[in-house]
Amino acid sequence: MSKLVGLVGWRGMVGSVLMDRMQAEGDFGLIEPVFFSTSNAGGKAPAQARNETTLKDAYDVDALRKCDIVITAQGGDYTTEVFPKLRAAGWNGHWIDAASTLRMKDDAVIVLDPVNLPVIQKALKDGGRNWIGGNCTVSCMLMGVGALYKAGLVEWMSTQTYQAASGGGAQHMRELLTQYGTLNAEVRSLLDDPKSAILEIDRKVIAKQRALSAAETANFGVPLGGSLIPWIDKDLGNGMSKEEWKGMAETNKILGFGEGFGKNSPQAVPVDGFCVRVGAMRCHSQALTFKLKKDVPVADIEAMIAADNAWVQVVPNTKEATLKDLTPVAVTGTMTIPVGRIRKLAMGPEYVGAFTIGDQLLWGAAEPLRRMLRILLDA
Ligand SMILES: NC(=O)C1=CN([C@@H]2O[C@H](COP(=O)(O)OP(=O)(O)OC[C@H]3O[C@@H](n4cnc5c(N)ncnc54)[C@H](OP(=O)(O)O)[C@@H]3O)[C@@H](O)[C@H]2O)C=CC1
Ligand SMILES: N[C@@H](CC(=O)OP(=O)(O)O)C(=O)O
Repeated sequence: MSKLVGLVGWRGMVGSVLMDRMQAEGDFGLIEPVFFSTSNAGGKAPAQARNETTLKDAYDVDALRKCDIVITAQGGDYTTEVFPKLRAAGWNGHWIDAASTLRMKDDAVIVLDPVNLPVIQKALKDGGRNWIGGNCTVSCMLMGVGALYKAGLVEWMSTQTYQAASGGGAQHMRELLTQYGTLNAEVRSLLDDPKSAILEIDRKVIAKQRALSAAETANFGVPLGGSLIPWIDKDLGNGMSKEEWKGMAETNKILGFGEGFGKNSPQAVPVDGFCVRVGAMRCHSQALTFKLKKDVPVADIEAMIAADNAWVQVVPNTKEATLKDLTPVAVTGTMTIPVGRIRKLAMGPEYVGAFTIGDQLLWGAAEPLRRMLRILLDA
């Protein structure tokens, strides 16, 4: 009999990408889906529904308890409110979640199976029930360069990120585009005149950016169109943003590195850097600096990365290939994780640079969840 799978958050931005991927991969044919809503219980379930065609109340613990598996992209507040009640009610099913709330709990695994299938399989054998998608930046990075970690080559890594508006949610994407539109409108007549002075255009743009209304910066807090924001997520009070903290914490947890994974596990790898919001739509990009434990030829590094999984693509370190394949515009909406600009750095033969990009709604959010569902269905 098909497993009863409750879907929560399916109509949000992450949820919609998840639904599309589940549809494309035929996942709905393998499950008995039950759709939940926090706002429209009793409404009509989407077309993928079979036997249960009305929406259930996503806060109804008794309805959720009937599910073998719950998969949620509803958000952290929902998880915080509902998950403890569901477990307290004795529910022993599998919880698959896009939100960060439970990620660092001891009984939760951060799922990214092309990178950490052994960690997932061990947890499954040990009775694991909580499967949480990783931070989008970390997941996309590990899909690209996980091979170097698996080979035990990384002494430390520094990341400089260029994160898209979508990481903040749908409203942030709209706000970015609104700002671009406002700025364009401000100087359109000057742009139409090829003889107009560029410094006049520049003066008008900066004046408009500084004068954007509170409504036009309600989500980001400051203009992002034509600017950038070198702070993402909470201020941890020690000079670090929470997004930067996740880089080291989640990378090592995904890989099963560090003392918490037993005496024989590899030591945690230091990961640190700066996370920056830029005016891209939904692809997170990252410039990476590695200190490797030894001098490895670039060709060997490229071969290792290329062989790691079916989605990674090594982009030759030429201007032509970089412009063609290593931009957010090239990657958006695809499952491909390009890794390019791979080269030795001036600091010495163990220092290697690389640049990688991932669609943060696909590998960064939805895809690891649906793949975890398939692992559970196959178990
Ligand atoms: N955005 C991102 O990049 C990432 C997000 N996440 C996690 O996923 C969670 C959900 O994120 P995201 O999908 O961006 O959030 P959304 O705001 O797009 O969706 C969340 C929920 O809002 C409700 N909602 C209210 N109005 C609308 C509307 N007009 N259209 C669609 N849904 C609406 C829906 O719940 P209902 O149907 O019950 O009313 C929906 O499930 C985040 O809180 C985070 O925990 C994880 C990784 C990346
Ligand atoms: N923090 C990410 C998006 C996100 O949802 O991350 P997390 O799942 O770690 O909260 C960004 O803003 O780009």
